Amino acid sequence: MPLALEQLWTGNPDSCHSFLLEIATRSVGTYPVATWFTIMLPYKYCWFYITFMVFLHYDLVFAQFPRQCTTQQALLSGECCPGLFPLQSPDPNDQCGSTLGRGQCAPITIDSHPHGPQYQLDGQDDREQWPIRYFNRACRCNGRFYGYNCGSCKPGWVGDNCDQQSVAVRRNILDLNQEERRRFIEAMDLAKNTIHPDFVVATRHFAEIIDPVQNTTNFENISIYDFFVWTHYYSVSKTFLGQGQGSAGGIDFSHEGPAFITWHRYHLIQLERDIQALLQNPSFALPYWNFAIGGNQCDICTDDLMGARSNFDSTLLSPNSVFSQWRVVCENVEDYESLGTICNNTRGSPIRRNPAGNTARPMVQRLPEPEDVALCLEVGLFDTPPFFSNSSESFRNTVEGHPSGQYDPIVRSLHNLAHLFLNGTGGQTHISPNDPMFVLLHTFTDAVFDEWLRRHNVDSSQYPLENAPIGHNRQYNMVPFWPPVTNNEMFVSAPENLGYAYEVQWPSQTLSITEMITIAVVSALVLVAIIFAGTSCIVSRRRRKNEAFQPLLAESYPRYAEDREENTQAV
Ligand SMILES: O=C(O)c1cc2cc(O)c(O)cc2[nH]1
Ligand SMILES: [Cu+2]
Repeated sequence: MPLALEQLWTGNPDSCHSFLLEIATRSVGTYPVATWFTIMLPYKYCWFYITFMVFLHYDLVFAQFPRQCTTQQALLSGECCPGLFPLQSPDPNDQCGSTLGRGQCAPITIDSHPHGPQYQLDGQDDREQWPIRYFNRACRCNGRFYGYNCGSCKPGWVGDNCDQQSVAVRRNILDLNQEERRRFIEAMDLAKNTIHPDFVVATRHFAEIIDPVQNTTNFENISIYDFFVWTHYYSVSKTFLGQGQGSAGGIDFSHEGPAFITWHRYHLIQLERDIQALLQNPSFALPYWNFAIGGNQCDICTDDLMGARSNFDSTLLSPNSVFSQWRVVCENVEDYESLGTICNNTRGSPIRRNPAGNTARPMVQRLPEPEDVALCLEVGLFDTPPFFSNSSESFRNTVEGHPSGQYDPIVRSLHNLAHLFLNGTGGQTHISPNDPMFVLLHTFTDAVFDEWLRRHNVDSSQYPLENAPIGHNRQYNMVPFWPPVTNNEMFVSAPENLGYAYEVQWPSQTLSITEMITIAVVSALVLVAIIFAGTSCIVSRRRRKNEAFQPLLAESYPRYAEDREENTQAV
């Protein structure tokens, strides 16, 4: 249990040392010696050391959590178990809807399997073993109840008792009529400009997260859509090594590994559910963009959809599109990586988009082809060692954007190629979701995964249990989602388990070699049988015909033979 930080603020000398003890045990491999040494110092030096340590590096970056869990009380206790009082429960002490039988506060389980060799800084990044560095107790909901306080329903279920099924249908955005297009764009713009009702984001490092002077905590409200952008940024951000030491890569909780599929799946579900709640419409569904159309034209970059190209600046959106008024968050990546600051709700530049405009890189001036999807759907294994961007014969690596077979670091296809084709905000990993095209690009990528699941009928054993890059193991709680949700929970068929389905026509399934051989053999056998049957039919008919004039009759009836002879001569 993370030590209660409250004791520090009460100035209790023992607590400062035990706090450092807590840090020492948590900071495996970071500052154990220095921390242990300082524990021996008189209390009055303790604060200096904590500040010094945090200033030095200790990456205690807070993430995003339910508003009720960002009070001093919650932060101090390590427990995030909000209740349903007063809206859904009459009991002010309710936790997780326990008074209504919806759930209970319980310890969080974390993945303990080894991760791959890509990340070598164990102990330095607080996203490790997510979310145990911040909270080790959260709501565990019963049955079909769901959410950070068990106040909502599992995806696919609605109603006060979560006993009514609801499946949202994700359609090709080009199939939406004008009114449906208008409503979708209006919903996205409303999400961009409505404060998230439940979640806030941290704006300071650990040492300053509680402002003792103002007696407040440093978290900020953020809009529903900007929260969607922020979670993607947080999952790809590098490990801050401390002032003057910059940041280290080799860590990405949502790309270049099996979690690419499951992480982005939950990312979309979270946005779709947030907009369903915003509109009070459980059947609202995110549409998709089939980007596997080849050529160099963005067929949905029109003003009645995702925005045409501006006539004034070919890298900006037309002023006729509402998306031209959107402003980007999380774009100060140099600051984040050098100063150790973190993205907040501050908005900056307009969306930049210049489809097929990257003349320096001809390969990304064309969209993926339909057969790229057809071939991708035929790859037999979900992922293959080393479960990274150089995995071959891996469905996940193929759909993510590295063609199956021999890895070539400069070749891009499918999802990655679609990002780079946008050639602007949508092609930079830390800010790409700022361009709403990101949503449609990823719903299509998710649709391909759902079709692959259906065709290959796999179970979770195909998802790697260990040795995937950090954050990508089967049982890992995906960073930074809350309530904790594992990759494994997203490795299921969407219509039956997650409350949405795709309306899509897939390229006809090309037959496998064995299937073709089988069909050829069977058809040859059928042909032989037909010929044989035909021949024997002809033969037997001839035989019957001949038998009708056989000597047998003549023998038994000699008169008959004479008549026949006479008749023949007469003709
Ligand atoms: O260069 C790539 O392959 C590339 C860029 C990019 C941006 C993005 O937001 C992604 O999610 C993936 C990606 N890949
Ligand atoms: Cu992406």
